[in-house]
Amino acid sequence: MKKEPILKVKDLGVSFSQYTKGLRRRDLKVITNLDVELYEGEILAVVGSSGSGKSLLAHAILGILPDNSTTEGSITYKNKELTQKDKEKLRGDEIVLIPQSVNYLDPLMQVSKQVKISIKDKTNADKIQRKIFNKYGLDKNVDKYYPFQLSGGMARKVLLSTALVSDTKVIIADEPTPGLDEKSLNEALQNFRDIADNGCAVLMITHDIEAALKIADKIAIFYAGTTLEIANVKDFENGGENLRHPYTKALYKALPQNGFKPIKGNQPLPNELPKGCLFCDRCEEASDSCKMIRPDSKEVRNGMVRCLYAT
Ligand SMILES: Nc1ncnc2c1ncn2[C@@H]1O[C@H](COP(=O)(O)OP(=O)(O)OP(=O)(O)O)[C@@H](O)[C@H]1O
Ligand code: NI
Repeated sequence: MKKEPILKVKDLGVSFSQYTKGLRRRDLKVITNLDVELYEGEILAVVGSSGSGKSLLAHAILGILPDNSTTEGSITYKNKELTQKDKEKLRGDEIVLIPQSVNYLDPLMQVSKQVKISIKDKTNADKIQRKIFNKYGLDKNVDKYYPFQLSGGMARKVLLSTALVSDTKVIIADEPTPGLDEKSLNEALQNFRDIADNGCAVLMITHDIEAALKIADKIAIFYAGTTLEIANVKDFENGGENLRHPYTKALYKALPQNGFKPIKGNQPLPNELPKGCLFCDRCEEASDSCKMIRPDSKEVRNGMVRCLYAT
């Protein structure tokens, strides 16, 4: 029997209504037909360049998009389509966000307290909080610090600690590792792996494909607000010959160990999307059809891809 996803995002669309000149309003669609699935015990890494829609996906799942946005599609958790109310109930409890910005810390609360709020086992909360701080090299003095007293790296570690001590079903980590030294980075990655191995589903958003390849099970490749491919980590072995989309293959070749070959051109802006495939103007294999037809997602070799020619 096929395993059921714990969380499923299907055909997600996100638009913002904006005022342009004077009082004229326009809708800017920034996410289109975006699909991802999370499974218990698995880490899905979401990679994609700046502006590809990674954070908005996280915010849509948690129900924290701004008021001037509208969404389409569905987000299903444990086989139930979530309403805004459901999302608010699950947030911070069964679904936890590690935000991209450290400004999400409460400026008026000592950091050890902020971590302890997330610990269900209240009798051992002090011990558990100290243990995780120790792991990240935050000494006892730090317990009493307020967020303004932390360096960027320390604030990251506090945010990570908050999520990692919680007894949650789904962790959504939005760029959890920038600014961390090598040792803390590896600790953090290992923690995500341990948490997943204990049955939690983890969605890890990152610019760092190499970090993703170290610990993830699957990689979702975002581009201009949609998912171009969902690959298994092992598809990145053997010269990447099992990868399905020309963009993923190009990303693979851009990795340092594979020759650093850059991809020419830029990701299109939301208001300048091509009619056909979103990657067509940078794709070396694009045909006339690619310029006309936006490819639907299809299942190929146990993964997902949007390309007319993927086999
Ligand atoms: N409140 C908003 N109003 C209008 N457009 C927005 C808003 N928030 C995000 N966008 C646009 O939506 C797109 C996706 O943004 P998002 O923050 O999800 O990107 P990202 O992949 O997380 O990028 P980064 O790697 O820089 O964090 C971008 O083009 C961004 O400019
Ligand atoms: Ni982001």
